[in-house]
Amino acid sequence: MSEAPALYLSGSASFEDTPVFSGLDLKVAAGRWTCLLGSSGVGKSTILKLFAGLADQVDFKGQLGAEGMSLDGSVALMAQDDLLMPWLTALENVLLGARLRGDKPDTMRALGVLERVGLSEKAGQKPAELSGGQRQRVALARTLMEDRPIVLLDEPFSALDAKTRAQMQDLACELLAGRTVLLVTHDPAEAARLGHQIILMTEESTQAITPPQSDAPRAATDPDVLRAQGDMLALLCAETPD
Ligand SMILES: Nc1ncnc2c1ncn2[C@@H]1O[C@H](COP(=O)(O)OP(=O)(O)OP(=O)(O)O)[C@@H](O)[C@H]1O
Repeated sequence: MSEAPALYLSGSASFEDTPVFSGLDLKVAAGRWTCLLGSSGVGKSTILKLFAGLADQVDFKGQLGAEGMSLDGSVALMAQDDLLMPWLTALENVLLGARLRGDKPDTMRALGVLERVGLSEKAGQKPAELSGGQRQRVALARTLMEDRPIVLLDEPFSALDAKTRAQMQDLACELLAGRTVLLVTHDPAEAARLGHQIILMTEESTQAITPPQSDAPRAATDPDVLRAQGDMLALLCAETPD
């Protein structure tokens, strides 16, 4: 894997004539986990799509890129919708990237990743035969299969039960160590466990939240994690009053 780069995005985006964000200035640290929080509709998924080159309908004015590296071929995106192919098995979905690129599929590695996400026994099942959380784990496995320096995760653990969520957070943290990860989440506890950099996005600006200083993934009961989680929740509630 090439060395993971810092990312930058500054400018404004709109859908046709409807503004999504303007005057945004976002910097994502190299080789670290950056967690992006903010109320619904503020433009978080749009930012990930812009970095992934999948925002054809977005009118973006500004600058975005990776320091010293082209974004082309450097990015793996796990979208909010799991985007699994319904006619393929879990294993075939995990191997989809290789298949689309015309590469030789590494079935043993894919089976290993499926085992790590706890789905060995579901490798031959189609998405319709899986629960929402299991589908999300297949999508995570597919993202982990792509050996990219930049990994964009859009609410990857949202459909998981609490125990599986903690396990998948730990696994992603281990397997994506050293990559530049931009994680969109609505969960302050998740950001406090995983983030080296935490950014709260509002319609007007971005605000950096001081993350706990210990190594990630952090224990959910760590007092610094609980403090950071509380600070974020207070800011998010202040941002979106009833
Ligand atoms: N294809 C589209 N066409 C028109 N408007 C869109 C389209 N996709 C998103 N939008 C609008 O752009 C804005 C930002 O959407 P985006 O999905 O980036 O927000 P978000 O912060 O990720 O929201 P959430 O937390 O609910 O996922 C929203 O107002 C949304 O309605």
